[in-house]
Amino acid sequence: MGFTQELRRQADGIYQAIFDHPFVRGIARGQLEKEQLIHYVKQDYEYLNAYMRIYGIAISKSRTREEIAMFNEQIAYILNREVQPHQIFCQAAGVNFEELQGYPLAPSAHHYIRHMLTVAHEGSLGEIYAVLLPCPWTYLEIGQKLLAEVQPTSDHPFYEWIDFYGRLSGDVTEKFIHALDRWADTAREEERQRMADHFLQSCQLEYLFWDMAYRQEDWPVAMPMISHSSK
Ligand SMILES: Cc1ncc(C[n+]2csc(CCO)c2C)c(N)n1
Repeated sequence: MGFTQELRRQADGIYQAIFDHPFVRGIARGQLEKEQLIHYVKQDYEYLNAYMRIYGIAISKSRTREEIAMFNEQIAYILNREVQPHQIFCQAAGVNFEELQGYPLAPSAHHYIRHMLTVAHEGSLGEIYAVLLPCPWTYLEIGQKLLAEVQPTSDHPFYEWIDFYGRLSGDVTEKFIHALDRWADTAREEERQRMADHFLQSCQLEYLFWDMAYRQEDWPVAMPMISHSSK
């Protein structure tokens, strides 16, 4: 069994919990509270900013032009295309996307972003692939599952969201899987173990991110509205 296939097997319980999470079930049913959608978009806007910064760190650790070009394309993809799923949630919630930008991070989003940033700063390029992969991989499988199960038509409020992830995120997932498997081929055992740990931790944090949005998680003591830099 290949390295990433073995990771997918180990993470299966977490993947299943994500598929069964009430936020994901809410996407399937087309029923989520306005506040839940808004919380998700506020936090995910910041998450995607962090994700692009990690691509920047990955570029600094790249050894080939092909790799630099691939990360560069992914940054452009997030800037130009990945805004569409946010706009779909905003439309369903009846709010303006621009109003949801620049909010402070809730605890679980903070944790996930710091996890990725720590690995990006301290780890190898292989470790960066491992920490990033659950993001496109879980969304691809959510999208594929919902496409098959719901067979949404254009009157479903999240039709385009399901279609976007079910069809479009396959490309980046495949590239990361391939790159991580190649990296694992020549990595020593300690690095393979670190890559597995980062991957599984990111899967757990994917679950927590859905849960954070569903529960509208915030800090136990209200955060004073500090100005935020990433807008
Ligand atoms: C918490 C969270 N996890 C995954 C995604 C989906 N996603 C974000 S970036 C990317 C790949 C782009 O190269 C994908 C598939 C999300 N939006 N938010």
